[in-house]
Amino acid sequence: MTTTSTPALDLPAGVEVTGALRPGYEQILSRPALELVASLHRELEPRRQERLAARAEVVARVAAGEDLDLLPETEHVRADPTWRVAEPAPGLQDRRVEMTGPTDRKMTINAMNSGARVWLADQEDANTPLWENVVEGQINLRDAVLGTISFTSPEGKEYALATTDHASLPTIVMRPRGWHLGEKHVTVDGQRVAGGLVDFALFMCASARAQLDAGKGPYLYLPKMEHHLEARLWNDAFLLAQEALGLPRGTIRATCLIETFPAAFQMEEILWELREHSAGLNAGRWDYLFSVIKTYRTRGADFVLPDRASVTMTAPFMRAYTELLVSTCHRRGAHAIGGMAAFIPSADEEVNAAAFQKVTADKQREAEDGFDGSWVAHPGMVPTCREVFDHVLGERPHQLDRTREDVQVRPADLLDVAATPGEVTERGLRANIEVGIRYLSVWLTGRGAVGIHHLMEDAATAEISRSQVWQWLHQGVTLADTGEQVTRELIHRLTDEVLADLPGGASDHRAATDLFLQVAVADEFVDFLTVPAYETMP
Ligand SMILES: CC(=O)SCCNC(=O)CCNC(=O)[C@H](O)C(C)(C)COP(=O)(O)OP(=O)(O)OC[C@H]1O[C@@H](n2cnc3c(N)ncnc32)[C@H](O)[C@@H]1OP(=O)(O)O
Ligand SMILES: O=CC(=O)O
Ligand SMILES: [Mg+2]
Repeated sequence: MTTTSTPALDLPAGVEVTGALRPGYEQILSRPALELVASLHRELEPRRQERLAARAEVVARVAAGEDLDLLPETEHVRADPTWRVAEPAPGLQDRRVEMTGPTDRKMTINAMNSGARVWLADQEDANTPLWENVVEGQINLRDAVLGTISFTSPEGKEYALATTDHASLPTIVMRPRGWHLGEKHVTVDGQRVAGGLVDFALFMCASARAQLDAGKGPYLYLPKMEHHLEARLWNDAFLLAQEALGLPRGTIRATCLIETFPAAFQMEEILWELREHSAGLNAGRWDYLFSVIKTYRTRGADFVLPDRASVTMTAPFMRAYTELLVSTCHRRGAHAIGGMAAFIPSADEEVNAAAFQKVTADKQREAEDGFDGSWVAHPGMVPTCREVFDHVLGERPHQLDRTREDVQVRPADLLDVAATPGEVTERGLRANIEVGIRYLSVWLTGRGAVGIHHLMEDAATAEISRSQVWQWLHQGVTLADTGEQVTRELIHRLTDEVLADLPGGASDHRAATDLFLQVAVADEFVDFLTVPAYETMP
């Protein structure tokens, strides 16, 4: 019989780790990693708190009638045509297909074998930040880079890397948690540490050297930023980590998601702040929609979006956002990466054909607009995305030379939400309730992404669902198909009906339903669904 003992950690002064420890955790929660966590926290936490408070001020100004706009104080950054971001780093030149997904052991191996050029290894939208996911995700990334990763499923299926030749494996780009999330199992001087800084420090200490030895580097996707000074905070984290680990400046590279409404007005500034570490921008469409709703939630009918299913990338305000992103990136020598078409393959051939058609059309539009690559949520979608980008790029690794001088997007175009076609219907309300509850049920078990009705659902898409319900309720929207007004009573009635149709019924979804209703019908808007959800977890 083998015995396993709880490992001991070598803790620096002021650092506490309260999460359960399993064998192997001590290699990730190493002394240098925890020292880096402590330095990052002590150096950056006051500014993180300032930035979080500043987000609320923006929402308050919008509620008072002020619109988002370009910042006058950074006019000099936008007006200077001469600056460029760093040259693309090794492993990040050709990004025509990027797979995204959670970092559990099986999916890590599947992602590495998917044929994508890049794998976004996700600690954000596709992950529940359960302590085990946080630490074991980093073990899996390290083992993937070292080529030692393997897994046997409960059914006995064996998983291993198809090759250890890193040139033909996807480049790993880790997405840490956004600035809003804390990590309750790690404290420094008695304070909870930012979850993103924990993810970053653990990744840097466990995997950066191995990534460099593999001919690539420590690369990140940065989520959910709302201001260019949040990008400066990350840049300062990079400088500190590079210094601490003896890595040359510019070794770390980061692609920033432009996935909040305020950030769309600061694309140039975000590139500028990270310019020596930048690997471009990504159009994170789902969180973007969530942020549009969130930021303008009280501003009346002009900012009420129709049913989630009818808001597509061809809506004028979404076109403005993606066109601006490509032109901004290419003017500064940065990659522009497209977003997630949420369709995932299904066993139903008819559904499948429609899904592949929609994904193809979405990727075609992006490639023709000038994007250098795009995201897929499922290995089965990799060939579709690759074929579309192969057609446009051919042998070229990217299309940075397409500077899109024709694009003229004004702030008013980004704000033109009212021109979105579609209606708010009872079907849409019911769908939002179902997705919100079903997603949260899965999230609470430790899985941050799930397929529902042939669509990938993750934290970003669930945020849209619950914030639409909140906005429709608080704006007293009348449903186009039934003529009923959205009220708390109606939401409760539809919730009961939805639960009655779900396998397991209300009793299997009680915690998720409570959470969903807490964020969907509360008087005050809760900034992030995952914050109260995280507090319910061990
Ligand atoms: C808004 C945004 O931020 S988008 C980015 C964040 N969201 C994501 O990354 C979601 C990524 N996608 C996923 O997690 C998954 O595709 C899901 C949860 C939606 C569906 O997963 P499943 O229910 O396992 O789908 P399905 O049964 O079709 O999977 C078939 C196989 O592909 C694998 N697979 C599916 N998606 C992925 C993925 N993204 N990464 C790695 N492997 C995957 C499954 O593990 C499964 O492997 P197996 O045959 O060895 O068991
Ligand atoms: O992270 C991506 C998004 O669409 O949200
Ligand atoms: Mg997102």
